[in-house]
Amino acid sequence: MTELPPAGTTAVSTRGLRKTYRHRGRQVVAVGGLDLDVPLGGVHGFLGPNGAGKTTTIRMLLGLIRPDSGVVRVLDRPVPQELPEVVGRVGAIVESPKFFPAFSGRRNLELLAAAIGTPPARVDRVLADVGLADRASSPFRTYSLGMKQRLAIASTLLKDPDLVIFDEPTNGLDPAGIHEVRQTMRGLAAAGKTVLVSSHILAEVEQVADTVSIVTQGRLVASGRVADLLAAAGAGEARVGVERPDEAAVLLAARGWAVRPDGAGGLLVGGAAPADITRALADAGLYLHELAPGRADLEQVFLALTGTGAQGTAAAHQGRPAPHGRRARA
Ligand SMILES: Nc1ncnc2c1ncn2[C@@H]1O[C@H](COP(=O)(O)OP(=O)(O)OP(=O)(O)O)[C@@H](O)[C@H]1O
Repeated sequence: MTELPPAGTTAVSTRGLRKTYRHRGRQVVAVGGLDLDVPLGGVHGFLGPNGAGKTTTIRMLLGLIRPDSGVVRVLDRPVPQELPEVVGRVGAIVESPKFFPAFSGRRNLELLAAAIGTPPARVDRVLADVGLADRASSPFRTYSLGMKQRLAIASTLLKDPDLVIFDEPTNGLDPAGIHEVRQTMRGLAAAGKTVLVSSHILAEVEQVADTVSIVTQGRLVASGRVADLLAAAGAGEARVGVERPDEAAVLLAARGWAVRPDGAGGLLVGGAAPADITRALADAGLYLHELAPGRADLEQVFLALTGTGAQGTAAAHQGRPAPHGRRARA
């Protein structure tokens, strides 16, 4: 087991974290020896397909369930041993909190603030932090899903936490709601907080996260700065529209490039510079009508590392090489 990083560098660190469940007489390994490091400050995406163990991990970080084994450190304190010392500095949404539908957003937060002993003056501050100041007096039931989720985020901010943890906060939101929640997360990071956000939609978090950890089957497969992971994955695949695509595919594959159909009559070509594709085809008398340079995304990073799809896309990507063990660290 690798050592924990020095104190004051990570908001969350785990080593060898493990949790198994008994399900219908069978042992299910939900988290299988996870080493996780969430740097202090910024937005950290905790990513992986459904069932990868994200919620189970978050529950262990919050002291809601006990690990079978392993070490958890949150804000430099061992958890669960020193949970009471950290709990006031961590805000989390693991399940949707319940609000009174007929009460305004502000009234709902005032009630929560009173319950946890937070000065009422803080309510307007957190409403402003999540961009709800204008609608604070409207009944909760009139809010859009995105606004409801932002009120949930506001409720976690009442105690002014240093670390906020959101488990799949954009589930069920429309694009506008997703955008609102993303903006809110960026705002929290800009205010100096550490945001840990889990998601099974890698591409969605790519846009908001500074760093990510990608897990599958309870284990870490990649971690580091988003920019570094994307750079390590290369340029991605170029989309090529060409006459006689079957002939073009054979020609391009003979150059050692990864070629597959795009499902719409064109080709996806990996590992080649656009200029080289153009030249190779033109030399053979094949002319392009479309060439879109590829751009790697975190979904492709995941595919390359595991050979499977994060969102059930494995079938569409079969036949691609799966160089195991590549890992970039922040
Ligand atoms: N209480 C439980 N009893 C039995 N098995 C469980 C329990 N909770 C989780 N599991 C199993 O543990 C594994 C990890 O689940 P977990 O919910 O942590 O994953 P996840 O990455 O959060 O997935 P999702 O995005 O679907 O919530 C899954 O196989 C799940 O079925």
